[in-house]
Amino acid sequence: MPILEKIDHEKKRKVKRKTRKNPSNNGQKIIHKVNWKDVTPGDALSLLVDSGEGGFISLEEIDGDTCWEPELGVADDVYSGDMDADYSLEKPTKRRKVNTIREENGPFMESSIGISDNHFEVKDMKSSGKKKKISIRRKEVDIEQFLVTGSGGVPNSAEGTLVSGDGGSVQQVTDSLKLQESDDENAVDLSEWAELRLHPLLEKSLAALGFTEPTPIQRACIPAAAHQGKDIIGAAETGSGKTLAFGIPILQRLLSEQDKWSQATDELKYEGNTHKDLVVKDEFCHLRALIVTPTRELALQQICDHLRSVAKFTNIKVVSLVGGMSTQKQQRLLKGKPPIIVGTPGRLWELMSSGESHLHELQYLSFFVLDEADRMVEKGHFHELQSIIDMLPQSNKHVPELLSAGADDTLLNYDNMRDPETKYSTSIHNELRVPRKRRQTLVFSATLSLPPGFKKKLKTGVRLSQSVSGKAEYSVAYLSEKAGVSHKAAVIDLTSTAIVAAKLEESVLECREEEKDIYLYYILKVHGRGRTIVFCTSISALRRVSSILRFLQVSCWSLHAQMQQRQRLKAMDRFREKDDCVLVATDVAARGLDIPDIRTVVHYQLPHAAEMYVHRSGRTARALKDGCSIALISPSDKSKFSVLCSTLPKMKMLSKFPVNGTYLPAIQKRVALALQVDKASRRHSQLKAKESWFSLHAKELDLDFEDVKEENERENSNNANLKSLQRELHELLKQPLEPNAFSHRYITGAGITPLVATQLQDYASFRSNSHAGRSPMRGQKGRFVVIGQEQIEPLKALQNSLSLLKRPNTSSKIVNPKY
Ligand SMILES: Nc1ncnc2c1ncn2[C@@H]1O[C@H](COP(=O)(O)OP(=O)(O)OP(=O)(O)O)[C@@H](O)[C@H]1O
Repeated sequence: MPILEKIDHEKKRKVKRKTRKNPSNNGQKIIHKVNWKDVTPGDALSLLVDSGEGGFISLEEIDGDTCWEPELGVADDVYSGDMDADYSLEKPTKRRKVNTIREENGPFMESSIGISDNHFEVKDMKSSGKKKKISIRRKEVDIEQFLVTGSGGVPNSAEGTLVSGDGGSVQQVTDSLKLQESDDENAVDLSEWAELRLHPLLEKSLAALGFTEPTPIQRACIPAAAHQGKDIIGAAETGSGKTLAFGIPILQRLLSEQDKWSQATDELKYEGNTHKDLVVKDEFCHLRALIVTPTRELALQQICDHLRSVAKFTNIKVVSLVGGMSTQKQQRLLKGKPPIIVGTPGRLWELMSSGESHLHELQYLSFFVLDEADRMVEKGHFHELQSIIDMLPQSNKHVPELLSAGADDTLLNYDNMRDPETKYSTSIHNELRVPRKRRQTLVFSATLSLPPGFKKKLKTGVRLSQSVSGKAEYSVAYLSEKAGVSHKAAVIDLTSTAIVAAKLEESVLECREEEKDIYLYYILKVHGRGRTIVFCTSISALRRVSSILRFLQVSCWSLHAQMQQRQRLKAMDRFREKDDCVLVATDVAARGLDIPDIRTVVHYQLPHAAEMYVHRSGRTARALKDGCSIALISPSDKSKFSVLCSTLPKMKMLSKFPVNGTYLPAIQKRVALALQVDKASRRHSQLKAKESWFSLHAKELDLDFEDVKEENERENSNNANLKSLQRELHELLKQPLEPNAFSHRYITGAGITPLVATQLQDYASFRSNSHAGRSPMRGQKGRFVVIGQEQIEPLKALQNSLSLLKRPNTSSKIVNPKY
């Protein structure tokens, strides 16, 4: 928290004047938002330097020049900037100038394009060598092509070259060149992907996404699924990249088939070439991959978006079919015959059973994917999923040995298919010598347990016994069997005993039930940096929590199953847009929700099942990043907690989230007031509803005028009470959140950053020098500046407290033995 001291008003004015000179300098924003206090720091301060005990900031003099303001967002009374990125006292490095070509130069300013571009490149070549040379050549080619197209070609993103077009302007070309410059600057080394032998268009999109290497599950699944044609039963921790572990093999297979078809038809050289068109159309206008996933958010925002971003340089369309969205629109999309469909079982089955022809051409299906398979057997999904599976052509399930070999050249026996069109297609296949592979089934989950002898059972066709298939832990095995997974399937289980991501720090915070709001606000206000998801089990709790947070001016959004799909998507989009924002959600958001940089997950209410705890926590620490989860545990959570402990023994050993008690009185005051406002506001809504009912029906029902008047008076007094409470809360929130025992001697206990440590060191040495009569600052314009202690995010607070505990002579326990 910012603790700022001793600044006289004249100096403050100086700062104001200086900062005003530089409009890009936002220092004044911070300086004037802060409540300055006169405190004289004591010499004891020097003891704190590097002690790791906490933060203490002193400010002696502010100088406009040294106080260059990093771009911090000031949220109310706390700093919300990113320390690592923004607290540097260096001025920002100037952005390199990129030569631009003004529109008025006209579309044929050849030399300006060449000169400006080359000039830029030559400069760059000196600094970064070979890679840049390659990029120069590429640019020169592009520019030449631009000149050839003449009329203002625009870059074709699919090919990475310029094609003619009539709407393109020089500005567009310039923009594209600028884009390339930035691409080149971040040239991505894809050598780690080389062994996976991916199609160049996929490599291109991986480079654009900045994915330098496959994740372990991708490394294991892609060769087996994409090159050996195997079925996969795959499991890996949350956020480990499972979507692309099945997405890349699908795209790879479709792209390489497209290439083979193209090559084969070219070789045949039919006269008039109509045959080629027919075949290619026939082959690529069918449903080739059907991906089924349990939730709408997963289908829309994780899988569909993800596949589209990897397929962006190809012509392969990906369409999502989920409930809550317009059926008519989805039917229109199906008319475009997308080869890849991602859907939830309910809407998929609704469209299938309504006779959508594209969804009936399942004989062309090359991939059937079940994502988050363990959840599919839950109530509400299974019936439809079963019906979808029943629609799949049977031929795949008992393919003769030869055909199920899974090798690249495996041909599917089409004779047992009734569709004459398919036979026609098969004959073309033979004619063109393009082998058609069997359908592959890919089943993915974050958790996996297979019953003993499962693979043997698949081979012999012996069904899982009812006692086994009914068990929740064997749901993936059960579904795999139902979906017709081959006995040659590769079972890739990368789940560790921890199941959650390695870089996830889990913790618990014990409190009473009625204190949960206080601790939640503590986490969000004292630490909360970056995106946070707060999980509630019930919608009523979610509503209460979000309402209180809003009254406390915490930027937050809600997500639960009773919201309309449109609202759900809007909430997610808003949540994504802001770096420092809270999503209060029920378990609809627990699975598969992939929002970048969620820093913290708070379990406000514990989930009923361990699996859900794992998925909730897995919303952070994704894609090899780190993150923190905090479970608020009250005595009433005892039974749920013991369920979690029985499945996840590590729960008993989780670290305690550190709480700095000095903030609690101030936090408590705010939360108590917010609760009162919330209560009064609910009452207000109730009275309002009642009042309008009264005034509507008073005459009709012959109600006493006095009753109506009384009701109005009650409403008015409640309204006045609500307004006064709101004012009071508003005033309170304007104050900085200070620790109870705030004085120059106190430390926050939340840890200090390297910058603050250095500044404290400077300060200590300054003081000791000036005591010795040698002021090092004499004659200097500004001495030194400390803005305040950074708000540190929960993960760092937790890590700091753990590192303190690791020190010798520390007696605090990490374990959580209470429950
Ligand atoms: N090779 C890669 N390199 C870097 N990031 C990647 C890579 N592959 C995927 N990602 C990113 O990792 C994040 C998590 O991926 P994904 O959603 O596929 O995980 P998941 O295992 O399906 O998670 P969950 O089980 O929670 O659904 C995504 O944001 C994705 O963009």
